[in-house]
Amino acid sequence: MGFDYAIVHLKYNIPPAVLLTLLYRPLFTKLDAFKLAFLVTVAIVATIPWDSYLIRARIWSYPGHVIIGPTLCDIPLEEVFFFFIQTYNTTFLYLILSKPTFQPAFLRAGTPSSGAPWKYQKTAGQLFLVGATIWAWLRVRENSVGTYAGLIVVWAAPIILLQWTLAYQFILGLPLSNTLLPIALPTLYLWMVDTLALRRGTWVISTGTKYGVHLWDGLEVEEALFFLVTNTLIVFGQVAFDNALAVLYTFPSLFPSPPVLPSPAHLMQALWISPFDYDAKRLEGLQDAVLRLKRKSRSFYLASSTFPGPLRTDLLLLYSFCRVADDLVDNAATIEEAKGWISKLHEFLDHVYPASKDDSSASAEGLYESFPLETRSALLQLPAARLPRQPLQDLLYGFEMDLAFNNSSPIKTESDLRLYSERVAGTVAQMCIELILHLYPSNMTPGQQREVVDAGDRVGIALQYVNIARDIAVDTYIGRVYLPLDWLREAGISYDQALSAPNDPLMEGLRTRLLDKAFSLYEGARGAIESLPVEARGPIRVAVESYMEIGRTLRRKGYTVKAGRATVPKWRRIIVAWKTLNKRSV
Ligand SMILES: CC(C)=CCC/C(C)=C/CC/C(C)=C/CC/C(C)=C/[C@@H]1[C@@H](COP(=O)(O)OP(=O)(O)O)[C@]1(C)CC/C=C(\C)CC/C=C(\C)CCC=C(C)C
Repeated sequence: MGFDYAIVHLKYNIPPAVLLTLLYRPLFTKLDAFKLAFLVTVAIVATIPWDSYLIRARIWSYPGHVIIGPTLCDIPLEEVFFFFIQTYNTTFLYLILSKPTFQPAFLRAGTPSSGAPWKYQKTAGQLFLVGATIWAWLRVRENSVGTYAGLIVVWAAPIILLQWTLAYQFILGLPLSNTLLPIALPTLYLWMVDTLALRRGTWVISTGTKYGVHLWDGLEVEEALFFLVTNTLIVFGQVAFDNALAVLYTFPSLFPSPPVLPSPAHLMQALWISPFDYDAKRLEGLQDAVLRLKRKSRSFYLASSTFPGPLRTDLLLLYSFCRVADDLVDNAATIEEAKGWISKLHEFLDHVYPASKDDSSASAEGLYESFPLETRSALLQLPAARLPRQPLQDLLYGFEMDLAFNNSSPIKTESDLRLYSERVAGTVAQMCIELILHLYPSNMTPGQQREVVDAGDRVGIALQYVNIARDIAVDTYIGRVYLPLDWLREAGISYDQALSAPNDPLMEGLRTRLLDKAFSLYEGARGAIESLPVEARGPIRVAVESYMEIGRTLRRKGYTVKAGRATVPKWRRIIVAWKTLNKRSV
């Protein structure tokens, strides 16, 4: 009896598990737990018979003085624990590395003109894996120096073939940070650990059934292959899982109400759907939405990666619609053109929220075609079925207020400013809450729900105040000063002076006043975030905190300015997100 193998775990396998768990803990969802339990179970169940055979066939062995003693099917318990800890570590690394990726945007639809996506690569991969299985089977039958390598490949290649056949789209299409990296990092690490263990004699590989080739001094090629294929199995398993989830949650026409924790049968059903049945327009809408968010809002882009899958999709689509509508109005060459877009957007709302059945049957084609090509996917994919009409309509009224700037301002008093902010941002908060409660129904009473929506409204207003404080100079380029005329008057500044000297120290004083209002509203309302369903709390905290961080940066002065706007450096945004996820708001 000895503790050598247990010490390998204590020194090399448990510390990364603790570190990865601490890092990912605030983002860990029920779905992640389900995925982890599923993969660990499959890994242990699939490996025990194979490993037991290898030990009984004396391909490798464990000297009595390195293991504690108890075995399962002849496998030392330390080894069974190894199957668990390797799956655990690689799974967590994959979860962390894949979090920033919005995976549904990597689905590809088949079309009659382009055919099935990745069809040649899919077949080439299948042929390679079938060839590898045949090669391995022959090595096992030979029962010579190729036996150990053959046993590894004959066991793993058919499973990888199944994973490839089901999830080739994601395996080939996802960024390498989601596929290659989570395989390569733990493989390299375990190669080093294995080298140390073999040198110390913690486990021993018999001669006669191995090639005797070393990848580097002390690392047998079969051992290197073993860790490479097992990590590949774990990562491809997760990729297949995520591919299935992406199909389940992306196409309401195929899966109208997917369960939050899908059964293996559901997952298989999703993976068997032909890419020709995918809704290509929906995918286009999602891809456009991610790009739009990435280009336009770094704060919300970072925050979006903390939301669980289906909610992330809906928020991206809502953002895309709001952004497109705002840009149509802001970028119009004349007031008339901007008014034209607002009235078309009202027409669009009439179409998606018809007063009667007859209205809805009217053809929408002409209406969509009257919008610029690059905006149509955002309109088409607005999750209108999960949103009431009122906040969208109020948002348009807010944009109408923007058009009333004409050598003067429609924002005469602080209550005008509040009304404006409520319309353009309070409405957004209300819609975010609607989407959250739709996906994760809560047991709040209608009264409690109203209180949460009111608090959301105030947080939205606070964010808009920060937005205005950040953009004082930028807004003057388009002839707008959003600070109330009352405030300008009190500070002794005329509207024209504010337009021509936005960085005047007097204006700085008003910026501080606005930021103070923003933080006071925010402090009074942010506690309500803790009443939201648990799945949304952390991510919403990140979304609002990372935007409020812009306000804190403005208060600190000496900030970096890009395109006339104060910006929060990326490292700082990541730290804020991390801290925010870990703490409850007060
Ligand atoms: C994570 C994620 C994808 C969130 C998406 C949130 C979303 C749908 C935002 C829409 C943004 C938008 C383009 C709205 C149009 C009107 C507008 C410009 C509003 C201002 C946003 C700032 O965006 P940006 O800096 O990109 O704008 P400009 O470059 O200046 O044009 C706003 C400041 C409004 C943002 C308001 C919210 C996101 C609401 C936040 C509040 C909650 C989610 C509720 C919190 C809940 C409780 C219970 C307190």
